[in-house]
Amino acid sequence: MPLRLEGVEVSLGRRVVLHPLSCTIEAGECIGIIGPNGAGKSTLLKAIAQLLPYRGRIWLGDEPLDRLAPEVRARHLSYLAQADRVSWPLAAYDLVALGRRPYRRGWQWGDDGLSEKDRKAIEEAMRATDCWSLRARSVETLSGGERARVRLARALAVEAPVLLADEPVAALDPRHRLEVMALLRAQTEGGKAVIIVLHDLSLTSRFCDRLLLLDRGQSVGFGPALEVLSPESLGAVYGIEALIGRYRGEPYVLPWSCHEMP
Ligand SMILES: Nc1ncnc2c1ncn2[C@@H]1O[C@H](COP(=O)(O)OP(=O)(O)OP(=O)(O)O)[C@@H](O)[C@H]1O
Repeated sequence: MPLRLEGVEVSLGRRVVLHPLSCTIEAGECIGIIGPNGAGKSTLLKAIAQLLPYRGRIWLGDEPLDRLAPEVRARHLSYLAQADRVSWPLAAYDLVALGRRPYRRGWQWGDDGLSEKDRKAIEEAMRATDCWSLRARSVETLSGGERARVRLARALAVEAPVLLADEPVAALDPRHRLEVMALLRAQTEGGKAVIIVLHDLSLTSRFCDRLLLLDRGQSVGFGPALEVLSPESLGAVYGIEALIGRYRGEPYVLPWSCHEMP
């Protein structure tokens, strides 16, 4: 189902932190949201996830998202937050199982409430993110990267048609970064829309179909990576120069030097 944003605008306190934004994200597309610190990337993702009040309208297919019943919305949107705080000793498996909460009907004491389908989705998500071997470990005892993979597994276990991920690879080593980006991209093959907030310009350029470049709450580019990330836009938005090219046919953007501050 396509996701359509129509004049989406967010104010926090007295400030407009996201100016009216309209765009359509097709089913089966992987979109990278990029931009400097404070540009409004997480704000936009939270607005799509219905976690912030916004003006305008967001449509999933023919339905305005804010009109969907919460339990229906929870099955349609999966959101992986940027924050990485886990404050209680929960087994990794149980954290991932929370991703199946939107499907649960009843619950009785002593019953984990998981169906066979739930267990399959949990195991698949944990194996795909290379954390099945961590399933019995308390999430408090995991390293930052291990915990990030468990949290991503929770988001994948929802099996929602729209997956929103805020900096899903920030804590990961290079190999796991590549694996997780390939995994997120692979989600689109079944028709999911995947929207990822990322700072790594090479990973976004390579794995996302289109990039949305935000600067001070405004959209300043939306399209294929090498159209959006030109030497001019990198200079104007980030104040940097970068090596831009293709390797084995795929784009990369490697930040290289900072412009002199005026
Ligand atoms: N509760 C709030 N009240 C007022 N301003 C806020 C609030 N939350 C965020 N902001 C401001 O909104 C702007 C956008 O924040 P947001 O977190 O969306 O940026 P971002 O692009 O995700 O940044 P980063 O790359 O640093 O994570 C920032 O200037 C931030 O200071």
